Amino acid sequence: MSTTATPLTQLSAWKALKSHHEKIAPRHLRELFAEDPQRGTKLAVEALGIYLDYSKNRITEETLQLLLKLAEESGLRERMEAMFSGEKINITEKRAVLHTALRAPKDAVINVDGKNVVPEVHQVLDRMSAFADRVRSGAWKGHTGKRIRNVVNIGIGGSDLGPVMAYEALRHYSQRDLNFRFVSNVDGTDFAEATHDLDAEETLFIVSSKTFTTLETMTNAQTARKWALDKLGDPAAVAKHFVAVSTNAGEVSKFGIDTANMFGFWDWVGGRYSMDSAIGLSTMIAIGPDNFRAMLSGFHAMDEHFRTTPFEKNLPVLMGLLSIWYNDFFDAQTVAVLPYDQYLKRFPAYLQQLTMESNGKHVTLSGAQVDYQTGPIYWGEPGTNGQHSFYQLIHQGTRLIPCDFIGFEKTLNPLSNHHDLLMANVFAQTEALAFGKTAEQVKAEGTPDWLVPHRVFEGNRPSNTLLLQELTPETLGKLVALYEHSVFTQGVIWQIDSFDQWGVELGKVLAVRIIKELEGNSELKHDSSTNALIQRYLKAK
Ligand SMILES: O=P(O)(O)OC[C@H]1O[C@](O)(CO)[C@@H](O)[C@@H]1O
Repeated sequence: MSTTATPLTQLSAWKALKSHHEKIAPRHLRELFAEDPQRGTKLAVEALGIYLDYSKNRITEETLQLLLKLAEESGLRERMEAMFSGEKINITEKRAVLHTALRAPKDAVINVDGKNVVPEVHQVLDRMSAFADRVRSGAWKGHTGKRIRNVVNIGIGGSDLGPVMAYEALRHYSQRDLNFRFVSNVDGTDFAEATHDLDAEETLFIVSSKTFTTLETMTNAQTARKWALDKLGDPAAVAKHFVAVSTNAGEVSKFGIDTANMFGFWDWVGGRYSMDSAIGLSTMIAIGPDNFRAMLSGFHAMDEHFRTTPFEKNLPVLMGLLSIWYNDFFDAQTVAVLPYDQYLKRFPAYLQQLTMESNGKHVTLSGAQVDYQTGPIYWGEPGTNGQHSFYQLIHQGTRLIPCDFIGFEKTLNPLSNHHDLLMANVFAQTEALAFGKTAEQVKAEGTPDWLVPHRVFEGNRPSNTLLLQELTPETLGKLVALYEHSVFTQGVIWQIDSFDQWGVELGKVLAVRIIKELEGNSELKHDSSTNALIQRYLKAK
């Protein structure tokens, strides 16, 4: 794959956007809406039951055309095809990027190195389904003959955030007589608190690690093994209480888990794109194989939408381009993701890895230093909690923070008028952010002069609103795939490798060195700050 492209800032659409930005920056959303009474429905797209209202963005029709031109000039269409067809677009790791194959239908053909990977994907799904059914029905027994009541997923990063997010998101569909816990942090507190009230005879550990070498996960897995064997006594119990999800059969056997109890995946699945591979085993046990497959069909529907829909109607492309617009032309540093659904409480955390591990890069595919900003910081909390915490800064602070509001037309828990109250807040917030409140309006309310500046809302603060029908497994699949492909769109435009993560390596290497120093008496050869901190810790230990 060629890594030489016209530098981004030399593209004609980029240059045109630079000067166009000067025209748009002083314009207020109040004026843009006043100029076109249809704006609110014109700048909106509906696909797959997802309604994206992007009218409250600081754009005009011309901005949109230029952004779409930028996507064309960046070769987005070709790069998309390269990804979907299994080209090794993760160039620094020489790997294909095929999370889309994880949700492809049985009869699809997707070749990696001349081999169709789809049959293996479905074989693993079938094995997962059979296993999930046995755990759910109680047919899978623990070592002492009791049925499994607790499922503990041990993993970190993509081997944790997807499973936790999906479990929380789809809790409504989960089998309620099973408990699910997630242990990720190497801090012993995480394991201790997750297991303190569990009965080992009824507990199944899923050790989830693509590499099966990750320090945190291996440490927690060893602790889990000891915890289980201390209570169950017999090493043979491991076979009934531990299963593995990994690409590394060798390390799984070394750990003592029979590879018959291993669910595999492949090096062409990135950790942060793995929740619909075997890494989703805990999700499948929670919601059942049929619901899991419905989630996969949601992912697949969005894959097809992304691949086949013209850019101007393409949800991930539009969202990716809008993110570029604020990040690179308005110098916005962050994006707030604000789900108005309690079930999506871990969605922002999930998106942090997806977006920031993917696009937190400072060189292009050819290794040149970029001279523009790449991935913004993603953050957020579910509404309405965020409103009573950080929204003050979004409304009246000095920074521009584009927001994604996510709401549902129907709630899964229709208690009195809760859902109307919740959704009223979505609509109110986006309205307040866009249109604000002028000094005249504030004065007209009888506010004393000295207080007026404090009560003015400038407005002109952009947002997208994503309105979905109902939170189902299928909808969740669509929503996650929407963000996956938006991240891809942005990475293509920035000309970076969105699928490696070298930035997490240095800290890992240094930690291994320091672990030895904390255990032994070796001489400390760090900088004066690190030396002093380690010495202080050693003294107190
Ligand atoms: O699944 P593994 O191999 O344990 O890796 C866990 C996580 O570590 C990383 O490699 C780096 O944080 C992530 O990309 C990955 O999701």
